[in-house]
Amino acid sequence: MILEIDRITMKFGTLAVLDDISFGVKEHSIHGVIGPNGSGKTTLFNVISRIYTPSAGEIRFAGNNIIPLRSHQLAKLGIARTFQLLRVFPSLTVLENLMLAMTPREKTTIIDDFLSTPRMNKQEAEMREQAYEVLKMIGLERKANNPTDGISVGQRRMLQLGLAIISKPRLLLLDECVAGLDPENVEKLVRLLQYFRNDLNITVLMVEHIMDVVLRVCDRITALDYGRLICEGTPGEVVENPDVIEAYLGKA
Ligand SMILES: Nc1ncnc2c1ncn2[C@@H]1O[C@H](COP(=O)(O)OP(=O)(O)OP(=O)(O)O)[C@@H](O)[C@H]1O
Repeated sequence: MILEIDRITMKFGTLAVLDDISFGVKEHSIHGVIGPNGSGKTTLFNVISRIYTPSAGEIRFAGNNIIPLRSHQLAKLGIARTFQLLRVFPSLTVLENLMLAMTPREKTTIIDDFLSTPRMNKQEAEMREQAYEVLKMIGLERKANNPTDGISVGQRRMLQLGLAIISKPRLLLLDECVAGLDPENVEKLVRLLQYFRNDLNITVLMVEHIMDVVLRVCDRITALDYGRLICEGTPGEVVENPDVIEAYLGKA
């Protein structure tokens, strides 16, 4: 298991929004967390991405407890996440934003920057090439030189994924990335997530409201209701689970 959620409880005041949750995410899999409104999905995402500190429990990534870490330290370990709002510089181009999200492999100094030395130029060319590869992958090659504020909702979502994987993470955390997409972009997203898993060996944990996408793309699914884990299994097992059916139908 690359990620182990071990007896996580999160209380706001006396209310346990997550109640003793445990499950594991297998390396090179797509794992979904589902649940009706208010079941605790976003809270769980915020605990894993180290925005909230849980009241009890441990989360281990590759065997190491990440609870003592802060959100910004996760990237160095190889954990990337998406944000509900696209965090970019709107007036910069799509390509420039991708290049900004990369960590330069070699250190350059301010003198290199200022004088545009061969070392600086070589590094920039490599970064540009890498950004183009990601643009191809997310289908935005033709938008490379467009200002980011001019691209469509679906394209922004793809860019969000591109920004998250450009640092080559081992684990990608996705927070409700399907909502608001038209059917064509949903298909693109599904193919992209499969590509991440199959070709880039990225493990994906997706917290998602939209059930049919999760059922199609996930290897395993964890279902929450009122902050409790009610079912863990394959998509086939989850759709047939009486507690899951009750949780969804009861609130329909
Ligand atoms: N900061 C907070 N303080 C108090 N209660 C909170 C806080 N954040 C969330 N909650 C409560 O925790 C419960 C779970 O909320 P959460 O947003 O995690 O659910 P969710 O499954 O993501 O719902 P949705 O699908 O609607 O996004 C809700 O009852 C919510 O009101």
